Formats: sequence, structure tokens, C-alpha cells
Amino acid sequence: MTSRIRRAICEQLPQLENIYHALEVPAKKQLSAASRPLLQWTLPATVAQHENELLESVKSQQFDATYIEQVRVVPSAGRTAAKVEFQLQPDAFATHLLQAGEATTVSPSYADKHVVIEFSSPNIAKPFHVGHLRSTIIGNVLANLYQHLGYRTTRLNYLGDWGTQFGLLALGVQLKQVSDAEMRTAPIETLYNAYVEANKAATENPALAQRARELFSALEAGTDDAMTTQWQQYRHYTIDELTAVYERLGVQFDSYEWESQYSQSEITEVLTKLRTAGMLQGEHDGREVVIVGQRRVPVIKSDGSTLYLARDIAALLKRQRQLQFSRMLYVVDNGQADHFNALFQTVTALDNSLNNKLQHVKFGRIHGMSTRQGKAIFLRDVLDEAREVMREKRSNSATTKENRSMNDELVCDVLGVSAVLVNVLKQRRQRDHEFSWDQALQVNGDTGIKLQYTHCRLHSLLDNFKHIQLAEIKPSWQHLTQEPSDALDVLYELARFEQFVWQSKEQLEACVLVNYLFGLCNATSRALKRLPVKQERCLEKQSQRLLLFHAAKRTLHRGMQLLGLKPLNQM
Ligand SMILES: NC(=[NH2+])NCCC[C@H](N)C(=O)O
Repeated sequence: MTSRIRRAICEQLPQLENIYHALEVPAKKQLSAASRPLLQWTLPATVAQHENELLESVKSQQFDATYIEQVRVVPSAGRTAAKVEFQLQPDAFATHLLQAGEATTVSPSYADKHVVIEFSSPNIAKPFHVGHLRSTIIGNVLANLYQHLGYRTTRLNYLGDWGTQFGLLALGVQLKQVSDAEMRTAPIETLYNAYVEANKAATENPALAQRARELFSALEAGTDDAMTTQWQQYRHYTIDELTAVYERLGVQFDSYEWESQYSQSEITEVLTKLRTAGMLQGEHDGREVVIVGQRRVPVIKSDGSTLYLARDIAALLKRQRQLQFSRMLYVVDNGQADHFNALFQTVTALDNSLNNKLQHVKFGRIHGMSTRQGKAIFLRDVLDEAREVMREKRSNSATTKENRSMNDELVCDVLGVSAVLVNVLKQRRQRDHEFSWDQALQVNGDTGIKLQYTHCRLHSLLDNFKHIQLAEIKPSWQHLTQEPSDALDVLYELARFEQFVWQSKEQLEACVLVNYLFGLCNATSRALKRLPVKQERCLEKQSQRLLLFHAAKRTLHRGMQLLGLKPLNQM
């Protein structure tokens, strides 16, 4: 970590606010073979008018010589912005990045900023489709990034359990005489089957359709206690089952919400607010609509029941009261862009303190992610398929055959999940994406398997030398410069970790971090080839190389965790 060095720079330049995260290690192509380590700050357009003043004030500073050797300012020229180069004390640089043992980081804290991330949010009794998978995976990484960077975070899952389909569900449970035991063991599938059956029955028989509507009204009104309790039970079971699947994906939530929890009384309050603000209008058919720009978006149906938007408004206002967030992100597919526009416009008109705090983190579609039988209805099916494909691949491979690890089932599961996760995360999120098992599973391609494989190689190397006390060895810059250039390549990659984590968060794009990790793996593999440890006779050289690989493993491990992967030691 270069956190101490960054701190030393920022402390000397308080007038620049916090440039901590704007300090960057240049890209490889900008570094010459003989380069000394650098952190550079490119002046953003916002301060361009004060360029001379800023550069002058930087030049006149005395920086802490333990970390900073020299400062060079480069004024803007043509299209290239001005920048400041901080030439770092190389041993301090190497030490901060490579020292084994407890690392103390002194990065800035954003604990006063509370970021709420709503993601996953499937609907019960409907398939957990690939869009929900993408939301789950992306939302989790964003929450991890914020948390890692010192923000306060809350992870929310807003489960859809409301609307007329819920009446059908209740009807299906009655028709199929679903037992509590069935519900307990496989709630998601049981509810789904009940829904499908009731849907079919109600299409053929209007009396049943009517019955479904009555059941929903009773539920919404909360008049039937037995039924209310029963549904509460079902919600519990559903959360239990979801939690188990999320666990395989490395995902956890701080809280689960249900659409149904935004009850009549809260919605009534919202409607009153909208009406007072002159934003609500009744239509002649009994519906109530909010006026958003040119659009009239219904919030209440003609039979008086609430719509999606009404519940989202109530939910958002309540979250604002209870969580007092500084930012609220909704990780939901592109298809709901209109809905979120309407939501944000409505609530900011009611309360302008919400301006600039709300964001719809959109993403495109994934095609082709299904089981080989051609169907993937539930998330669990996709993950089970990933495990199966991985198992087959491993049983056909000669090397893994003798090398079977103890817990093969778990290894297959982790590898399968890693393949799916990374394949989804390496795409820019707005782009539609064609999923292919073949591509996702390659060891040599840019895949989750590559990340796991590199981590395992590093682990096994370090494990062979665990008798060497790495924490007692002092990293040496001089040693690194005498090695083939692959050693410095790895060191510079390690130094870039923080900036890519930051950029990934800024752009809300996991692919920034994923691509960085591929680069780190490639640099590490080249170094593993060119800097052998076992065959090396010189003890000093051996231990310096181990330090480098130890740090590479530590950084890769951290990065993989941020993506939601469980780094394996053996595969
Ligand atoms: N606050 C929200 N509306 N979040 C998104 C919910 C997504 C919804 N359950 C669906 O699957 O379509």
C-alpha cells in the first residue's frame, strides 16, 4: 500500500483539498526502464484557471524526505493537462508495497458518508432471472468497493411480493394444498409452481380469477389474520433459501425489505404529500396519476390498489428518514430506466434535499446463460450448472486427477461461481453480453479461473517456503532493479491497486478492477517464470523474490474478495 506516502503528500498540500485518490502511478508505457518510482497528479479541468498559482505553491513546499525525493511540475501544453510528479524514495516505496506482516493503512475515511445500495431484488414466485443475477453480482462489488474505501454502507434487498400475482399465488397454494413442510424445504420453487398452476386455472375459469383478486384484497387489507401470518412464514422461508444461494455467491445483505411492507397507511401519507404539492391527479376511470414532466404515471389503480411506483416512493422516503443516506444506488436493469426517472423526479420535487443523491445504476442484458438442458429458471440452477461443467472439465484433465483436493465438491462450486461472476463483471455494465460457458471457463483467457489459478500457484510456492520468516526481511529496491524487468513490473502493478479500486468505485464499473486483476495475474505469471525461487542458490535473492510473490498474493486476494470471490489455495 502506498497510503503513507500519499498521506505525506496530502498533508503538505492541504490547500488542494484531498488529492489522495487523484495521485496515480503512471501506466507501464509511460515508465522508462530506468524510472524511479513516481506518483503523479494531473490537474483536473476544474482547477485549470489556477494552474500557475497551484504549480508555484507545490514547488515551494518542503516534502517529507523519507518518502518524497523530488517534485517536478509540468505546465500544460496544448491538449495535455498540467501535472505534478512526485518522485518517491525508492526504498520507502518498495517497503510499503512489499513488507510482509501487519500492514497499517492510513487512507482517508468517509465514515460520515452513508451509501445505501439496493440490489438483487427478485420477485418471489417468479423466476430469479439473469437480470437479477447481474444486479446481485454488480451490486455486491459496488458495496464492497465503498466499504473497502471507508464509506458507511447499507446493503438492501427489496423483494417483490406484491401486486395481483400475489393473489394468484395465494390461490395456487390453496389449490395445490401445499403443505408447510414443502414450503419449508423448497419455498421458491414451491411458490413458483403454485403460481404457474393458479395462473393456468384462472385463465380457464373466471370464477377462480375472481377468487384470486379477493384473496389479494384480503391480504392487502390485512383482514385475514391466519392468511397474514401464513404469508409472513413464507417470506421467512424464502429469505432462508435465498440466503443460502447468496452465500455461494459471497453476497450478504444488511436488510431485506418487502414491497408489501409499504402498507396502505404509508402510501396514504405519500398520496397526501403528492396531492398537497399539486402533483397528483385523479383520472376519470378512478386511477390516480403523478405528473412527471409531460408524463402521467399511474400510482393507484382504479380499484384503489397501489402500484409499483407508489410503493417505491414510500420506500424511498422512509429510507431517507431512517437511514439518512448521502447516496442511494439502485442496481436495476436498463429496462426500468423510465420507472426510476419518474421516481427520482417525483421525490426530488417533494424534497429537494434528495437532489444528486439518487442514482439508477443500469445494466444491459445477458444472453445465453442457461443450463445445457436449455432452461435456467432459478439462480440455483445456474450455479449448479456451473459446478457440473467444472466437475466434468476437471475429471477430463490429467493433472487434476492425481491432484484431487480434499473437498472436491466445494472446489468445483467455488470455481464454477468464479467463472460466472468474473464473466459477468468483466463487461462494461451497460453493454448487452453474450454468455458462453466455454469462454467463462478458460484457464488462459481472462476468466475467474485464471484469477483462482494464479492465486493457487502463489499459495503453493509460498507454502513450500513457509519456514522463511518473511516478516523479518527488509524489501530492497536495489535488489529489484538488478532483477529482470518482470520484477519491477509486478511492483508497479501492486502500486496501482488503490487507484483502480478508486476508479472502479468512481465509475461504478467493476470491470475496471477486474481488468486490473487480469493485468496483475499476467505480470505475476511472467515473473513466476523469469524469477525462479526453488532453483535460486542465493538466499538473499530467494527471499526477496518470495517477498514480491507474497505481496502479489496479498493484493490478488484482496481484489478477488472485493469481487465477491472466495480465493482458493488449491484447485
Ligand atoms: N426499488 C426497486 N424498484 N427496485 C427494483 C426492484 C426490481 C423488481 N423486483 C423486479 O424484479 O423487476
